[in-house]
Formats: sequence, C-alpha cells, structure tokens
Amino acid sequence: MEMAIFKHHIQLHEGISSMKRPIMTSTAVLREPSLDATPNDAAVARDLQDTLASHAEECVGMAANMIGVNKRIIAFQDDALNRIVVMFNPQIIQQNGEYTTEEGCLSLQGLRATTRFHNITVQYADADFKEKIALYSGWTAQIIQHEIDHCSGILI
Ligand SMILES: CSCC[C@H](NC=O)C(=O)O
Repeated sequence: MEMAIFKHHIQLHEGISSMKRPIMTSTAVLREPSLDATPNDAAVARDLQDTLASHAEECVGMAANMIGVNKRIIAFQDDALNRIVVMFNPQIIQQNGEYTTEEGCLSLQGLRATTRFHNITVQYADADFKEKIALYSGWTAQIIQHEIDHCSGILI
C-alpha cells in the first residue's frame, strides 16, 4: 500500500499529467461529510487541481473526496478566469434564484434532476488560505454548488 502511494507521488512530480488520475466512484468517502481543511492540506489541493486538469475534457469540478481525501476542498473550471480555482472550506452564505436542472457526475452514471440557485455568495479560503467572499452566477455557481454538496457527502 505504501509503495502504491509513493509511486503515485513519483508520477505527480515527474509530471505525467496527461494521464487521467483515478477517481472514486462507489466508496463510503463520497457519502460522508468531509472535515474542515487546514493549510496543511495544500498538497491535497494541488493533487485535486492536477486530477481535475487531467479530466478537464469531461469534468468541470471536483471535491477532495472524489480523490479519496475527506477534506472540504474543491477545484473547478472558472470560465471567466479561464483557469482552475481551488477553494478550502467553501460555504454558501447567501443564495437566490432557485431552479431545477439535470446534472451528471464523474462519480455516478447518468443524469439526475437537482435543485440549484442561480446566484450564490461563497465564503472560502483561497489557494493561499486567505479568507475570501465572492459572488458567482449561472454555470460556475452550479458547479460550485455541486462540489460543495460533495463536501457534505451529498451526491446528485
Ligand atoms: C454541473 S456540476 C457537474 C460537476 C461534475 N463534477 C463532479 O463533481 C462534472 O460533471 O464535472
């Protein structure tokens, strides 16, 4: 087991980033609320970001439990910034504009109907663990809601 983890990190640092990194699909960690993240989880965040980048064609966001780590960390493709954004301990503090839509998930088969909010205000710590509050709308807001649900052990 330790060898396997060691090998994984070698791959990370040798930069075999075009290889799709493994995703959890049916483990308990996806159904459990994750724990608060700390600055010590920076390496997990980088791993999550690299894993999302390796799945960028078919996946717009991920939560750390999708790579088997039960910490409240998300990464998502932000089309406005044209890069992947990482958030530690994201929390929705305001929301409005409820609607129903269909969503898919890399950890599940098929599409499911779900309720989302068009506008959200998110409180989080950024990649440098600085506290931030930001407003998101539409597609990016939908992705963030999906990933925050993952952090609570909620699948669509
Ligand atoms: C619209 S939100 C969908 C997010 C999903 N990622 C899984 O956490 C994905 O398909 O990328």
